[in-house]
Amino acid sequence: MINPDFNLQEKLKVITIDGPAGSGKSTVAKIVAQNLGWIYVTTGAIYRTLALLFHESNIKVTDLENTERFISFITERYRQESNSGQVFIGERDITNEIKAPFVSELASILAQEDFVRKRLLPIQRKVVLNNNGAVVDGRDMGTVVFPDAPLKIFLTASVKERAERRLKELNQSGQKTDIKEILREIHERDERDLNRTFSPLKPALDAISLDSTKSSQEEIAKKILQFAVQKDLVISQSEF
Ligand SMILES: Nc1ncnc2c1ncn2[C@@H]1O[C@H](COP(=O)(O)OP(=O)(O)O)[C@@H](O)[C@H]1O
Ligand SMILES: Nc1ccn([C@H]2C[C@H](O)[C@@H](COP(=O)(O)OP(=O)(O)O)O2)c(=O)n1
Repeated sequence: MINPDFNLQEKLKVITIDGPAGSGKSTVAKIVAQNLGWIYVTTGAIYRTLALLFHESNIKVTDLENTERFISFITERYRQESNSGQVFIGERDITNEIKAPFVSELASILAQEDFVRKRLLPIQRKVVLNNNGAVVDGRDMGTVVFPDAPLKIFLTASVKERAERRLKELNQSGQKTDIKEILREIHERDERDLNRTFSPLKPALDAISLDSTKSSQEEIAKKILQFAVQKDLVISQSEF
């Protein structure tokens, strides 16, 4: 297992991990952050929280006048716990609710709006920059939110593999669905995330691409930690 001691150097301490749904971003980001003693932030949870607020208020996503109200609410009350990965809005734990497939879909629809993206940008930067080192995952971390990050990863996996991972995850949490439905959902979301006009999912020019289809989460995390050492972001005191 990876467990080096690290000395931190004076650099922007942000590692970005972008990629499509189910490529393993948040799992790997968590492992890397734990090894570095940094925080881990999954920015999709912020888009998902906005989607949940729209859904619960019965307001159509086309009614963007309400977006401002919801975003102010998120700015004041949103909280992500790095160690547990739990997400709160005020005192309410919404970690499981925001994982529902209909929330994923609504989040990716809202994420197409330039206004939404611009308003959520400072929230994402603030969460990270108030801390001493962060591993962040999302769709535009390396291209838009942290263009100066010293290490950027673009993580992919085949559609089949991503769908199978999601199916397993949903089955484990007791949600009934089938592989066809998940494949449809992943295709639709990929299509929206890749082809939207504003901040589409794409690797930053200086990103390193990794394919997790045939690699375990530990193997991918280990590679990222090795890149962090190569980039002088951290100093490894032992072998990986
Ligand atoms: N390399 C991997 N091999 C197998 N399963 C993985 C791997 N990485 C992540 N997973 C599993 O796949 C599912 C989706 O991973 P997740 O990190 O949530 O992806 P993302 O954040 O990119 O949507 C989770 O159940 C996770 O445990
Ligand atoms: N930085 C981000 C993060 C998420 N989004 C949008 C697009 C995604 O389809 C949804 C949900 O993202 P999330 O990372 O939680 O989704 P997955 O865990 O990869 O399935 O939010 C985004 O546009 N930009």
